[in-house]
Amino acid sequence: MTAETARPAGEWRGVELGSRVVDYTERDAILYALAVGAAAADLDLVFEERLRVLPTFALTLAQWAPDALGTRGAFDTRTAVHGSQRLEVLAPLPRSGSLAMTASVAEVWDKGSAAIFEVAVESDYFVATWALFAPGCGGFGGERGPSSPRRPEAAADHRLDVATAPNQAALYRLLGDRHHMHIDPAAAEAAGQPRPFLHGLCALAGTTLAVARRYGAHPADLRRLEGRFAAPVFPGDRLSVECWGADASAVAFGAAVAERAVLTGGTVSFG
Ligand SMILES: C/C=C/C(=O)SCCNC(=O)CCNC(=O)[C@H](O)C(C)(C)COP(=O)(O)OP(=O)(O)OC[C@H]1O[C@@H](n2cnc3c(N)ncnc32)[C@H](O)[C@@H]1OP(=O)(O)O
Repeated sequence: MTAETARPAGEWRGVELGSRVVDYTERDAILYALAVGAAAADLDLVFEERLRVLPTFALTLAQWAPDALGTRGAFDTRTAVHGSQRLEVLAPLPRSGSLAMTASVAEVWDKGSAAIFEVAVESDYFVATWALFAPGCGGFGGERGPSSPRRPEAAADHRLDVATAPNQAALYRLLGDRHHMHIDPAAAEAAGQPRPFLHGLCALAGTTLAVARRYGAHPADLRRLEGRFAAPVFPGDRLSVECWGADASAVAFGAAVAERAVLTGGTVSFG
């Protein structure tokens, strides 16, 4: 055990995770769009002549930041999972280029048996926060932090069906998140799951695409996004998405697979 792994979870609060510049090409942006569920007919997302880059692609480029915290030993990377995500878009991503980012540990919440590490990433184009749910790291005497989001009580305004593909995690991981639990059955089992499960950000981005379509918004006009990964999504699952909201400027959403809630507390705005 290194000195950093011996550190109580609460002491990671405020730790700087450094800065990084990540390069990407139009090809990366197009592959990302396809990996999260864009169709061949979505020419603005998949054809270089008309390309607009999905803002959620930035989260893939920033994956180094939550990974840096795991690599430094804050938690066990075999069992920690992505718990929730927030994204605020500040400017459209260029079709290709270099993204400069800075990251730090914004908060650490003590859930008793687990800790939740919030990693904040800033750039000129977005600010985003990853919440990582780390079993076995709680009980350090910290604050409990936010509780589970509530489902709106009103009937949903729209219901959508979002299919995931059996090979979706295998494709999505090539964009940057190579955690083994998404591809290797033994690693998934070590994380407590019966088989490899889909990246939370892939399910969230695919759902966001479907919500944009239903509300007549362009997915590249995303302004804000938030959601909690309440249960794993397995590649090939079909998500039933419920949406609440009159127009694309403020939509709440949640998603379930059969009776299992998988995305909760979703909010998204386009404009
Ligand atoms: C490196 C990995 C990358 C990935 O992409 S992994 C794939 C995406 N993520 C997932 O598939 C995770 C799916 N979610 C889950 O499997 C479960 O969900 C959890 C294992 C994360 C938690 O489940 P449980 O241990 O049963 O937690 P509880 O007893 O329901 O709640 C304990 C406290 O933790 C808070 N909490 C629960 N889930 C989350 C979450 N997903 N994000 C943030 N906080 C969470 C609750 O509110 C509560 O706290 P309060 O008692 O204070 O309310």
